[in-house]
Amino acid sequence: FVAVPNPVYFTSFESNLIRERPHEWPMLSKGVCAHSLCITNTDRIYAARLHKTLGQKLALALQGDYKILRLFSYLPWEMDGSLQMGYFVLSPQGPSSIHARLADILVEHQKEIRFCSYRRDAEEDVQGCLWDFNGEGKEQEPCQLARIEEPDPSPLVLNIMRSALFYKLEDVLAVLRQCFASDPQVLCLQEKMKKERKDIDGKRNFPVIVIEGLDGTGKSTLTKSLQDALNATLLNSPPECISPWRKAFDDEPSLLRRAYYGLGNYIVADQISEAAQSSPVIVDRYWHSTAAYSIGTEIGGGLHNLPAHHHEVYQWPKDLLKPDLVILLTVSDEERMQRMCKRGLAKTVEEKELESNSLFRQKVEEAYKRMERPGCVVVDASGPKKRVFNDVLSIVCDHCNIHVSNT
Ligand SMILES: Nc1ncnc2c1ncn2[C@@H]1O[C@H](COP(=O)(O)OP(=O)(O)OP(=O)(O)O)[C@@H](O)[C@H]1O
Ligand SMILES: Cc1cn([C@H]2C[C@H](O)[C@@H](COP(=O)(O)O)O2)c(=O)[nH]c1=O
Repeated sequence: FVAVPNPVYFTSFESNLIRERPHEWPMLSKGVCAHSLCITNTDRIYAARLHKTLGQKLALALQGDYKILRLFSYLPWEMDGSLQMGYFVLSPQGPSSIHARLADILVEHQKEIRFCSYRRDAEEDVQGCLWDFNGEGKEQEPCQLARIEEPDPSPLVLNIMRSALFYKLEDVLAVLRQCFASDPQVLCLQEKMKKERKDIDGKRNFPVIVIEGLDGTGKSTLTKSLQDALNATLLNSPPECISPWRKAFDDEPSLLRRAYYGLGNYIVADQISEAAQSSPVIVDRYWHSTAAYSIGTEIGGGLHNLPAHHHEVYQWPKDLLKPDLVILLTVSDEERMQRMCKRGLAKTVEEKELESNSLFRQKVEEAYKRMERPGCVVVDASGPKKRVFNDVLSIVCDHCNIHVSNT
């Protein structure tokens, strides 16, 4: 897979529209042809799983010079109901070998994948052809394609709101119910969540402080020191009780991984609610992590593609307990990498991505900074542990009106 480039939007167009010139199709430079595979099955969990499997199959079948990009297809007048996921494959050596390489995949999934080819015609304009797999694969009539501006709302943002981030416990549970209908442990947990949710706006005796940041910024180190200094309860997201499932969810498509982290936040919320009656509470990652990593993953290209400040993607879910203070730790990339190497634990999908993709890192950190109500107080955590601790403790004490001796 190629590092996610800036999105390109195109449509089939009517002949009376002004044609875009060929140089405005950067991915279809001379000699390159392209194909798209779009998943038409409307069951979003089935589609998400097929999308993941298809990606793995394409990566295996198309080793070498091929480039595999993420693709969304939609009807502009009904984007929400029509959004479909897929892949766009660039073949620098022309179309000849790709059909043979993809034959098995296309035959196996012919009822749930729409396959199209793209190439330049004699005038260098771009044409797209839908393929018909009734019997032997055949190209249908070509149509002219044109680049268009990014639509508003962008399908990438719509996809975040619909399938990558959950703004209600009910939505998390709906996904888990459908995926694990026969798993008694998951079902039991869901029932418990529905029945036993604490009052999220209930009065708390002590403050709740969340520590956020990219992997390796020093959250665990700091939260332990804060726990000691404040005589606080320390909680982690995802919580201990669902951590045995983490590996299994990590192997699932992002729709399910996000539902898992979403569930984790609601369980942690209940733990916070209880603990904050008798001590201050420090939380190592919470909603802001779930949201920032999800937004960073789903938005292609550079920082400028992130939804604008104050967009609804950055808002806190109405049914999730809010902390009193959120601290965001930031360190330079070099320092963070050094700390990660020193630590050397098993890595999640997101951690591997963070390591290899600098744009992803920047987008996740920027998304953290854009979160609202509550927003993050940014702390430069590149100094020695003692200094970071003192800086954060002083912010916590000021903000939460706590007095600690011996700092
Ligand atoms: N201020 C600091 N200066 C130098 N090293 C630090 C500092 N803070 C933490 N470290 C070291 O960096 C490594 C990563 O720290 P830590 O595990 O606390 O990060 P983290 O943010 O919790 O990571 P993750 O999110 O991946 O769990 C550890 O080896 C830790 O001892
Ligand atoms: C809680 C949470 C975590 N993640 C991802 C982000 C990190 O790369 C990994 C590791 O987390 P940990 O602090 O080492 O446990 O998990 C995420 O994407 N969404 C979340 O809500």
